[in-house]
Amino acid sequence: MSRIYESDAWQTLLQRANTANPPHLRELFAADPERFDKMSLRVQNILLDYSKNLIDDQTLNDLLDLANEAKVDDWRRRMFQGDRINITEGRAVLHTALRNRTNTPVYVDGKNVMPAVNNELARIKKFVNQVRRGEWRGYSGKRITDVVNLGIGGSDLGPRMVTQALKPYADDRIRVHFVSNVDGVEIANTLRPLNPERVLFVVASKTFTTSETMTNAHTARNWLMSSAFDERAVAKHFIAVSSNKEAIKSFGISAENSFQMWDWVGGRFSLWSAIGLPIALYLALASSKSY
Ligand SMILES: O=P(O)(O)OC[C@H]1O[C@](O)(CO)[C@@H](O)[C@@H]1O
Repeated sequence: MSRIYESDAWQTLLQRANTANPPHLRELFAADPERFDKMSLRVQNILLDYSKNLIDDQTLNDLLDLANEAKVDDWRRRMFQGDRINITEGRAVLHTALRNRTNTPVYVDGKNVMPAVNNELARIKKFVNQVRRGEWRGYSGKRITDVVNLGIGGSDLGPRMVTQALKPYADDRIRVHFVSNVDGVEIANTLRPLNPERVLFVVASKTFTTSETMTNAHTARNWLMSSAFDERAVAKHFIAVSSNKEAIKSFGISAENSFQMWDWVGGRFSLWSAIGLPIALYLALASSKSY
């Protein structure tokens, strides 16, 4: 595969970037009253406004030439159809399948993945409703009030960011905390004000071997045990989001308390997979009626 920076279109853009003396954004708007209309688009309720970038019509055309030369259309088509376009890992990049609410079949190695995606989403919904309605209870019969997500990097940042951003929509009967730092101060400070009888831990790790996450998960389990004194409590207070079934089992979490991460989604930044579970637990929206 040729390098994008070796393409003609890239070189043209580079030359423009190096020689052009960019005008102030105010001048660009003054010179073209249609600028906002030309450089923005609406998709349903989402507004994409790129008029505030330091670009003009020529730059836009050059960027489109670059997209054509890089065959973006073709790569996008291949991405949607489940080709292994992640060439470094030899994997498909099907975040789109997780958001495919039209249920158009999506094939990976000849198998439609949509039934599995829908099944997992249904399990997530059922579980979240049980917790939010207070049907899922801790080892002593008390309802869950705090969720602690244990994960790092992509198994932490996405849900952490979304819960922070959507705080106004949260139902504060369930608080969500995030612990990713292996420095024990973080988990100690998070757990100190919490009641072990009311805490649900979400261990989010695709591999279930990441040392920071597993260290925190063991700390959390010891903390629970210092109150519950019974290994059976783990089933009431720990769920896993992972693709490593064996490791989940040896930690003591049953298959029914674990949710799947897909091999055909590269990286972990897939909020629409079970990684988004803490978001669903946190937000009031649809499930608020069930109280
Ligand atoms: O989900 P896992 O297996 O615990 O891996 C987490 C690691 O994966 C990444 O999300 C992506 O490589 C890192 O940011 C992070 O350290």
